[in-house]
Amino acid sequence: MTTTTPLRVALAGLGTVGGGVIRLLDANRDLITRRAGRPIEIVAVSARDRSKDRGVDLDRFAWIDDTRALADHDGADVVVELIGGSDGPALTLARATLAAGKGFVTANKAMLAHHGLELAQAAEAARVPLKFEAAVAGGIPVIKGLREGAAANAIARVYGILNGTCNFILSKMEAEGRDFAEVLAEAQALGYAESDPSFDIDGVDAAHKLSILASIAFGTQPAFADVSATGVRHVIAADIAEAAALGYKVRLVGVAEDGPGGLFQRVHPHLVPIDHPLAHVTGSLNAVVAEGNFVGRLFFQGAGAGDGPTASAVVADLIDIARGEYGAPYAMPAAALTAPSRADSGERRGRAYLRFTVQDKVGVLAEIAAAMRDAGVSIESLIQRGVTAEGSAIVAIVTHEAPERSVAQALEKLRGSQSLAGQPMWMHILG
Ligand SMILES: NC(=O)c1ccc[n+]([C@@H]2O[C@H](COP(=O)([O-])OP(=O)(O)OC[C@H]3O[C@@H](n4cnc5c(N)ncnc54)[C@H](O)[C@@H]3O)[C@@H](O)[C@H]2O)c1
Ligand SMILES: N[C@@H](CCO)C(=O)O
Ligand code: NA
Repeated sequence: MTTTTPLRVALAGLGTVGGGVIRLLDANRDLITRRAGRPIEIVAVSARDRSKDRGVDLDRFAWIDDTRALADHDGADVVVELIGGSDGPALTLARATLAAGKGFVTANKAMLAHHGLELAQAAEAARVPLKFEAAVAGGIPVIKGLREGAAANAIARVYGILNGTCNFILSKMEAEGRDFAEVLAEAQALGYAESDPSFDIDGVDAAHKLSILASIAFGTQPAFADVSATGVRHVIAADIAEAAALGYKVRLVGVAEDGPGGLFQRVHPHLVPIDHPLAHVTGSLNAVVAEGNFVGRLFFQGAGAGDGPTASAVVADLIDIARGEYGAPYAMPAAALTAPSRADSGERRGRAYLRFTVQDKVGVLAEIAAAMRDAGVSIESLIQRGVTAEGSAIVAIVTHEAPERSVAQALEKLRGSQSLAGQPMWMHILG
């Protein structure tokens, strides 16, 4: 049944995502009213610069200069925060909104990674919704999928491609042999990148998202500080070419596992076998794989960034709230989430890709092979290629399965070697 009492929304942040939310609510107004059972109406907005042309008519909304005041805006039932930043005005607004007994919707994974537990406790205490579908993997309904759809399962592992900017960069480098910096500028122009793009390229944004996913998948308190994160800054065109020659694609993958040794969370560039579904995720797409003990392998894929897909997730949360369909923000009440212990990655076994830029001189390969042998790491395949004008060459190695501690020992032994030019690259092979 459709009622005429609207869900009244105050919107903070009118950038890529905020603009997308206004456009989506305009374009799909009737459909959303029928689905939600009542209209969803923006009543007030706030952003840094009132005069900026955003291509949408803002005159129909109340303009509030002080973003914090949206929390107490009499006309609003729910606040949507699309400003960004883990602390500062976004966190002030979140705390004030929940304290005022209003629902809160956000796309802000940085804030949730740092303060998600506190905010969930505040929302539960006030019995109001806190929803964040847009914060993880943009438009993909992966929070809903894990929190609701897979709620009956024990999940042992969740992993995926969680940053659209990095995936866009890697797949452009792969398809077009383009330069890193040039492709990053394109991703920024398309609205995919964070305001500080080092969060994207250094793996921090994916780590924020992974910590949220792990919490939902495993019923553990968010533990962002325990995510080890490396980004794509040091991936070079030769890595992508050698990976292809060996039958792999390079992808930035976040992996979380809940095992007897504790909670393991890592974001790192991986070699993904060409026949794995993640190898076919290109551009700004994201994908998440979750392994449930009854459902089996779930694979979610879709647009991970951009105005339309992210707005789709924000408005889906608003529709749930308008319908009165929401529960604890995570997959269980905040008080039931357990405090995880951090697993030791040195104990993990896996295959590794190692790339060395070497001086092309007698004995280099023997030195690398000896370091591997002494650490007990056996070589599966090795390619040496391309002597440059400076006389250096690329040596790319794939190892047999070995403990990560042993691979680290081999690299430690080679540290400072006169035969190597620059730092070796270590990528894990997704198994
Ligand atoms: N862009 C994407 O594809 C995407 C996808 C998923 C999640 N997100 C998240 O959504 C949020 C917004 O991202 P975006 O890409 O739309 O950012 P953006 O930079 O395009 O927009 C940010 C908006 O916040 C406003 N703002 C900044 N500081 C403010 C302040 N102190 N007070 C009031 N307003 C302020 C700006 O004026 C602007 O309107 C971030 O948390 C981001 O991580 C973005
Ligand atoms: N900067 C993020 C936006 C989506 O969260 C990305 O590139 O994935
Ligand atoms: Na999502």
